[in-house]
Amino acid sequence: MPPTSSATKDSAAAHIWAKGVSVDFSHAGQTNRVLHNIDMSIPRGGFVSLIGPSGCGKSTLLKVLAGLLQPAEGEVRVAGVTPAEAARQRRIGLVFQEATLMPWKNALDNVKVLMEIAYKDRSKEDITQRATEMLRLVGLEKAALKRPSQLSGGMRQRVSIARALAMDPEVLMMDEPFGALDAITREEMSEFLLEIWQRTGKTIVFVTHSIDEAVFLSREVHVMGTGPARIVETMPITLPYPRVEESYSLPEFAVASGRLRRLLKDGHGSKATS
Ligand SMILES: Nc1ncnc2c1ncn2[C@@H]1O[C@H](COP(=O)(O)OP(=O)(O)OP(=O)(O)O)[C@@H](O)[C@H]1O
Repeated sequence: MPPTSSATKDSAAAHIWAKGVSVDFSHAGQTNRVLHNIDMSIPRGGFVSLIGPSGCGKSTLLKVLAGLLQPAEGEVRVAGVTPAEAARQRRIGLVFQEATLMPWKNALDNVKVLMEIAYKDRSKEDITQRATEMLRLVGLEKAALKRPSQLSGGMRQRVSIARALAMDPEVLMMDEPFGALDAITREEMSEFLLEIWQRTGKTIVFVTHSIDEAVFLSREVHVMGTGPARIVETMPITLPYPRVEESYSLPEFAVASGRLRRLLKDGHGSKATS
């Protein structure tokens, strides 16, 4: 479905675009407004994080952008079409906190899973070749024949990222993908994700609780507030590239994380973890 006339001009300039998005959930006869009047615009190749107190609606917003949830009000466009259409056209890749791998399949076969469903016309050799390339991209070519139980948490998440990238989506939507990992693995995964982002040029939307992670990764952070959730500030992150371990010690890092921490604390009941 093409954008409506009001949406056409603004949505054409952005890769992901939302205007006036509100979401209601009904429970026991009561309707609660969870997201209220959210506007956002993410350029092609952007890296945007959503951060905010627990339960404020970050995952709900991601689901709306991914076409998994229909808003009560508002419009969303991904690459000029509705999120549901973008998902149908396989323009959106999803990565969640849990890697959700099939335990009986090895890493290579897990990367192949979505391709085998989607690309009925492609040969087995083609699919295996693409999956092998993706495992190489995430640095796991030597672990191709290992099952999930033989991989670390970080390695499992790399497999799930390879599985998403194998479909060559334009957009990666990631919901706390490193939330279950220890602090050092998490930092390593952040560096790894930035490398992938720079190599592939994907647009990334990343939900996190971690201030440090948001600053390190993003070009822009959308800070969400509660009651009902809205975006209280969109903060550009000017930390220079390449972003590496030493970036955490730069004055720009301290300034950006200090500002984010204040925004989260100022009346929004912060539960950010680092
Ligand atoms: N399917 C649903 N039905 C009813 N309420 C829901 C549903 N999904 C989410 N909610 C409610 O919507 C609000 C936002 O939830 P959401 O998971 O989007 O928040 P979040 O910011 O991602 O939370 P967290 O940081 O803890 O993961 C919460 O109050 C939650 O209980």
